Amino acid sequence: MNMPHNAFKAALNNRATQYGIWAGFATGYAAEIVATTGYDWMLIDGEHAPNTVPGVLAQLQAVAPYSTTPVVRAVTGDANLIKQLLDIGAQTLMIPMVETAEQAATLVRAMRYPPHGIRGVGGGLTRATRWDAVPDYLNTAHEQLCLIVQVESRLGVENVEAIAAVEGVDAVFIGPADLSIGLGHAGNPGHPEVQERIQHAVKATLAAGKACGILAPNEEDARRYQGWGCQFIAVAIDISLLRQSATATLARYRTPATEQAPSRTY
Ligand SMILES: O=C(O)C(=O)C[C@H](O)[C@@H](O)CO
Repeated sequence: MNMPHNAFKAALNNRATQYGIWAGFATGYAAEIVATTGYDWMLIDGEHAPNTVPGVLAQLQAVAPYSTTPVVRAVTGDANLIKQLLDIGAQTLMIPMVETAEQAATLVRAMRYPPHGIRGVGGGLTRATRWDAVPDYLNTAHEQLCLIVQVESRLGVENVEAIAAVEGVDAVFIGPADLSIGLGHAGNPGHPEVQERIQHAVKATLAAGKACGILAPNEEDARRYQGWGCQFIAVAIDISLLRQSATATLARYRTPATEQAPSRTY
């Protein structure tokens, strides 16, 4: 069989905007529901959702029949975890809190086989190779693998030109929540200083010829970031959608006086 095509990576290269959704329920069943809704990509969050490697595998299998491309966020950039995630068939990885070009280059090496990197060979044991059904996986895997590094700290933004320029980094994803708290503006990604740093990171990433993405569940934010050049934007978080919808539904039956304000989206 052919190597599975990474439609997300191909779309980034085509410079078309990709709308994504954060998937935080950590089950294949919920991930499959999300995948039926038509987003271009979905983020299976191994950083802040209670995901294990077998749990991520179940979600990859659940969403495989759909056009929504899974992006897996690892909890760290540990090379052994990256190896496991690639072996279960994740093709696009997002790694949080990348702050230097050296860190980014180490991640690239973790994604590649020798002599270009340090990835170990799982061969016929792995879903990545479809248990050896994909011919020449070792020499061609890199063509369909996609590395997204998250820039979400003061230092990361200071180094973003160098990070984005690393060969093998396909895209930079800005984390507004971590960036804003790191800059001393907890819970306020709209603060002018945070916005200036975000715009700087977007410009630097695009200048390096790489794609830039961001999380923006608020529509006004999403459209502004799109205008700045972000090509992949997570415009929704499944957990927030459920909670907002459940809260609003109940509110229609309660007296207004007993209502609480809707929760923040992130
Ligand atoms: O800093 C950010 O913003 C992110 O990295 C995304 C958050 O981790 C996300 O989980 C908030 O809901």
